[in-house]
Amino acid sequence: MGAQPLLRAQGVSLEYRTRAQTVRATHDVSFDVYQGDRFVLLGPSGCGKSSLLKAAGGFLAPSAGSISLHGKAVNGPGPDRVAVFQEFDQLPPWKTVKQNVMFPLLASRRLKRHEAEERAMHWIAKVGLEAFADAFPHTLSGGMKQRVAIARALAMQPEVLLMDEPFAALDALTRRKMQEELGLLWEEAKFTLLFVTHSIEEALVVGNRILLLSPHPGRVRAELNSHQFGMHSTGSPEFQAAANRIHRLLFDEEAAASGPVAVPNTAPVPVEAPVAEPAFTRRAAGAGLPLAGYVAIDALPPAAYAAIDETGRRYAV
Ligand SMILES: Nc1ncnc2c1ncn2[C@@H]1O[C@H](COP(=O)(O)OP(=O)(O)OP(=O)(O)O)[C@@H](O)[C@H]1O
Repeated sequence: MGAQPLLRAQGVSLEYRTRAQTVRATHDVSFDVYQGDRFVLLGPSGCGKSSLLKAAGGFLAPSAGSISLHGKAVNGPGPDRVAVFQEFDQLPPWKTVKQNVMFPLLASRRLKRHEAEERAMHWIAKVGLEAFADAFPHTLSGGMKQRVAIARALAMQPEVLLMDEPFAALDALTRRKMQEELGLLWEEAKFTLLFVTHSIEEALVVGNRILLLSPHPGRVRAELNSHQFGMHSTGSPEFQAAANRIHRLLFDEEAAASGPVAVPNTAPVPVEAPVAEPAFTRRAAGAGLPLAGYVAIDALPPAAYAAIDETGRRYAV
């Protein structure tokens, strides 16, 4: 018998309802994330990648379909799903690096203070910031702040680490370095990652499996294995060929018109292999649910320190 998926999205449609209109973000999206996967959601701006991540985090309820973790429906946020965002302001500025990393461990009552401190220092060292444990976020570079956010997330030992374009606001060199470091951390800790990007190259470098989404509203275009690629392969002809193929699948009108295509989830399939039979069926859209006006940013118990409203504006609480 094959392994059971850790996180499963089945026919997920997501909508935002305002008084004036209903915006459909995704339509009938299905995917399975297995333990230890580095699963990437890739697609053009506005195709609903962040919305899918929010739904996996339990911050946005599907209007149709379902998301489950270990076979149980995701009904809200929880410390088993921790998120890292693109924005550098995700760290409370009044807390030091160490206090930032300790905070969710204490807030979720997972560990006693001295255990939390030990755990925090372990992950701070893993991301190379030992010397900055007592520094405040405003004294750190963008890359360093993202490292703190990653240490804070991994210290929670989540079932799934959710990352929403975590390196998109960094300069190109730092971005590459961070992609490499994330790969090294994964080699060590083998966490399960759900990663959002609109960069084809980043998807190939970071992911072992990639779900391609069509433009707004996002539908599944294809699913590809990309485990054979990494930092080492970025200049290779195979990497370039895979990137070109993904580009065609995402943006070629003719390919898009032929409907969703997929390869089986479990068997490793070379990126250049022919695509197997369609595995995603369209379903009639269900009734929409209103967007919660106010959602916690972090996968922590309610009243965590940051929140976001429908317009994407963030608040400290
Ligand atoms: N809070 C919201 N209220 C209303 N519509 C929203 C809201 N958030 C997102 N949308 C809409 O849902 C669609 C999907 O947005 P989403 O941010 O999930 O896409 P994305 O693929 O992550 O885009 P990007 O790569 O630009 O971040 C877009 O049309 C967007 O305008």
